[in-house]
Amino acid sequence: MKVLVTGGAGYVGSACLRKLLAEGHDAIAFDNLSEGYEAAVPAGKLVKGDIADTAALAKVMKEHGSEAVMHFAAATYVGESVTNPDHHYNNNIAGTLSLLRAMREAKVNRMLFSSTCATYGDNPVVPMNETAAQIPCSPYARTKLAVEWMIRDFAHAYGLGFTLLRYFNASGADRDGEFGEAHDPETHLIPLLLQVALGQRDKLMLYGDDYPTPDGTCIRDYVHTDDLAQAHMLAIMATTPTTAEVFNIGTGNGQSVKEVHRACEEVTGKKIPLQVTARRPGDAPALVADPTKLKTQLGWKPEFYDIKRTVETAWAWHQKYPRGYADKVKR
Ligand SMILES: O=c1ccn([C@@H]2O[C@H](COP(=O)(O)OP(=O)(O)O[C@H]3O[C@H](CO)[C@H](O)[C@H](O)[C@H]3O)[C@@H](O)[C@H]2O)c(=O)[nH]1
Repeated sequence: MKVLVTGGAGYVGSACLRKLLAEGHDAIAFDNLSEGYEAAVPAGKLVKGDIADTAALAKVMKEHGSEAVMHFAAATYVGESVTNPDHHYNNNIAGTLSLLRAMREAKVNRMLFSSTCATYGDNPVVPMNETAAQIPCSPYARTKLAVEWMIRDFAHAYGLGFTLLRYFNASGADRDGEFGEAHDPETHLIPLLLQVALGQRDKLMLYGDDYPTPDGTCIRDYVHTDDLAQAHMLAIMATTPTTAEVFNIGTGNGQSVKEVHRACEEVTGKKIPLQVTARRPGDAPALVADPTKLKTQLGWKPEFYDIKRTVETAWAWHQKYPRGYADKVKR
């Protein structure tokens, strides 16, 4: 299949792009490199551009002959969305509107969308399936929920097959340690803990230990990028021009921040100092997937259930490339 991957140089987008290529599909990344890395994309597979540029997107899709789009390009930092909602509403909502217009022009009528468990937000049900009420508690999550509706409305009016994929927390790195998580600035829990283990930071600031969870820290479902990529392959093959589907992608196991911290200490063999500080605005207390639908309907078989195995892959990447893609480019 010919697939255009927006945000294909990013953490999850590039993992899915590489998987598409490995499975013989004709995939290209469309990325403005504001957060992605050229070194994450196989040679010759990157088109530099911004999803706000409708004409450029339509041109690329026509020239490529794209049959489907995987849409990853987005602003994703929950904390940043609270302080800079303009950036999130512009990138995520205006950017997706531009993409949908370009798809209509280029007559591309199949789409996967990277949504998020953050749209369930303050819903206290754990684990949650796809019918759980969506109560987003950050501007980031509200933009993702709005885009879900935008896609549904476009599909209804103009004809479009879509699958909405609500990821839980993407984590881990390629098994060979060649590709992994790298944000600038880094805000995500596992890479921050591993940076402390590497001696790049003194300690981890733990955002709140007074949540209504067993140890007081937030619970998340950390799903490995290999398993996310497998879910995308199954979803893209199942998406026809009339599909209207939604799936959670998560392991079904929740880990608290303290449990992830412990796993990182065990895997690295290093002491990782913690300092408890105030809650981070926008954080939901607990988000854990019920992935039954993805498993039964599409046959998804995740390989990573144990947080320590996921952390091991991330640790291999961080040790090999302590400064991420900046180190990789040098080699
Ligand atoms: O320095 C830190 C960083 C994180 N945390 C805590 O660790 C947990 C995980 O935080 P991350 O920043 O790693 O991940 P988020 O859950 O905030 O967000 C991630 O997962 C979301 C879905 O839950 C979205 O998809 C989002 O794009 C993605 O960044 C949270 O409870 C957070 O408060 C800390 O205590 N200290």
